[in-house]
Amino acid sequence: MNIGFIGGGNMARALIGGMCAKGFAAADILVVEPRAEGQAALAADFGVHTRGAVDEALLGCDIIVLAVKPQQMRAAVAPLAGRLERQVVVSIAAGLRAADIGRWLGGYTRLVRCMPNTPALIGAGMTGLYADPVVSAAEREQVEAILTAVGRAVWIDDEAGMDAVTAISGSGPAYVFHFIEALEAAGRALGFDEATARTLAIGTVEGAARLAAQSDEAPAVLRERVTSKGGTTAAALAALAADDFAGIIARAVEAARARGQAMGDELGAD
Ligand SMILES: NC(=O)C1=CN([C@@H]2O[C@H](COP(=O)(O)OP(=O)(O)OC[C@H]3O[C@@H](n4cnc5c(N)ncnc54)[C@H](OP(=O)(O)O)[C@@H]3O)[C@@H](O)[C@H]2O)C=CC1
Ligand SMILES: O=C(O)[C@@H]1CCC=N1
Repeated sequence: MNIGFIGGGNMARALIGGMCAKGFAAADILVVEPRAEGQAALAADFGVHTRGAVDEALLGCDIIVLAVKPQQMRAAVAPLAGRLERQVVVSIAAGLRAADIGRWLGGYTRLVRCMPNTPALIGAGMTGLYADPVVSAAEREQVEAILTAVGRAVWIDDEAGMDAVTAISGSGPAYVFHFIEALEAAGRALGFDEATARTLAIGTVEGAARLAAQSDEAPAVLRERVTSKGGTTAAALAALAADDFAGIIARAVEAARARGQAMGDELGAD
């Protein structure tokens, strides 16, 4: 199975890095990336083939992953229009709907939308997938094999759900990094040096996430187990509740979902 990428930026690099670490052959991966420095870095870091533009080798790939920014997509897929026959095209772009990408491709429907996230780089990705109904079960399995090589994957039946996946797990690592930043800053404010504050913050988030992942119990139960009556955690959780922590997260996620939907509306209207 040859895999082509159009766009070799942050997310493509996370996927390719994760794939290579999991045994995908770099020689079977080809990346179209306009910038010479980007091409050189991809070749040096992963050993993949690179190109400056779409060519026959890219068209010869079994799976073509579209990994450009949503605003770049229409121009990026123009060289493919009318030249696809059997390839499965996988878009990782936020917001853009399969029907609009298919129209830009000259009426192509063998399309999968997927929303990965950057922890794919270390094999800990979380991906949502949606396939056009014409995509066969075998083709879905091929695409799923790429994403499960770099983490976990779930299929979404209703394409509108992809904007929700984007808001939860696509953008989600940024929320967690922001939480780590805030916890580190709080540690600094309490007098720790940067290295100590960062170690405490990252170690705590990593340990709690691993415990939540490995436990049969719900996160709420695990939270209660930390919270001694009248103790320190109860004081902290009361402060979070007073500032509507859960509501802040809900509003942030809804802002991301709405932005994905709006991007799909705006860019797809072209
Ligand atoms: N970053 C993330 O966490 C996630 C991103 N995504 C999605 O992944 C996509 C890419 O995002 P991200 O990797 O962050 O963006 P980047 O800007 O890092 O990567 C996009 C790359 O595509 C290149 N490019 C632009 N135009 C073309 C073209 N015509 N042909 C080939 N390559 C082109 C860009 O080059 P140049 O810089 O010169 O423009 C750039 O290197 C987006 O659609 C985003 O919604 C999905 C999940 C998570
Ligand atoms: O911020 C974005 O639009 C992309 C999609 C999900 C993560 N990054």
